Amino acid sequence: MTAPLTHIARIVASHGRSYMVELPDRSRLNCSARGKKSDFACGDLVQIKPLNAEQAVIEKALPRKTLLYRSDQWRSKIIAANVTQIAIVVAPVPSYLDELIGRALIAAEAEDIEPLIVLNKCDLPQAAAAREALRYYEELGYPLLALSAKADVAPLRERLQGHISVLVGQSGMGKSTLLNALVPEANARVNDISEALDSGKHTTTHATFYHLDDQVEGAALIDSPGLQSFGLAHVKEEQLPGLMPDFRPLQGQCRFHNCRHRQEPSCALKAAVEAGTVPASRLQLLHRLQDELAQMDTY
Ligand SMILES: Nc1nc2c(ncn2[C@@H]2O[C@H](COP(=O)(O)OP(=O)(O)OP(=O)(O)O)[C@@H](O)[C@H]2O)c(=O)[nH]1
Ligand SMILES: [Zn+2]
Repeated sequence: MTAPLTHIARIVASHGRSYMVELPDRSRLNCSARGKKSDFACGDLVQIKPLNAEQAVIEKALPRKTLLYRSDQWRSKIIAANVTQIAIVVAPVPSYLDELIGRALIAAEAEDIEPLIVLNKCDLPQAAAAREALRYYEELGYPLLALSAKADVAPLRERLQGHISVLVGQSGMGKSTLLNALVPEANARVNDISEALDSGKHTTTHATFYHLDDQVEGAALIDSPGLQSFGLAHVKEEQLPGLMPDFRPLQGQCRFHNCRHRQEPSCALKAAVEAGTVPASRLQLLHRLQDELAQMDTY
């Protein structure tokens, strides 16, 4: 008896427990996961066993480079696999939440994904002030790209080369405008895929993988409404300062090795804030994330 044929394919769309995969020749198959398991994500490379010309079963995922979780952390739902770049989209109007940039940067550091801060709507007069406010992140070494999605997305397109990227950002920052300019068929494709995978049912999580290599070498994008921001379920509290470049050099310099950087005497992080070298908002972000991670442990 010959062994059943298996293939390696990429998950290019996920809707709940239904998946669409793409073979190296870019032909596509609908897939389900074996049994009750559904711990696969858009972007995963998977081993599949075809059942017929249109359908296959996912046997297992190959090792992942990176993994992003949705933002309601304790459910730990995975959304995107093998992402190599996170483009954090902000705009001067409506005003963005600085905390979301901080969170996204920490998530990127935790997964070893390259972050890129994209300041959109630079055609607006308020852009200069936003740019100034973002200087702190640039000084920490994070790249910033200023553009106007309405005028020209070419500067972002160039930065996608060789990456599987995701765009994250609050509502109103211009993510859809950017995505539609980068992938003109995106709207139509989402509807087609929803029909194929979902037969009209309402689903809460879906994600889609778009090739952009007809425009930029080796570029792809994953889009999902669950990726407005994402969770840090897999990070340990003690790791947090090491994921913040302004606090990283201060690790191990507090008097107590288990310092939580709050009321403890001789805390190096608090001293940096008091000296004005690190903004108080960065320590507040660290405290909030510590609290969230501690709360998750009790679930
Ligand atoms: N002036 C200006 N407006 C822009 C630009 N890009 C997007 N907008 C506008 O900003 C608003 C929000 O853009 P969207 O692309 O819908 O934003 P989004 O981030 O996808 O937001 P949601 O759809 O709510 O998730 C729209 O009115 C866009 O026309 C830009 O470069 N300049
Ligand atoms: Zn401390």
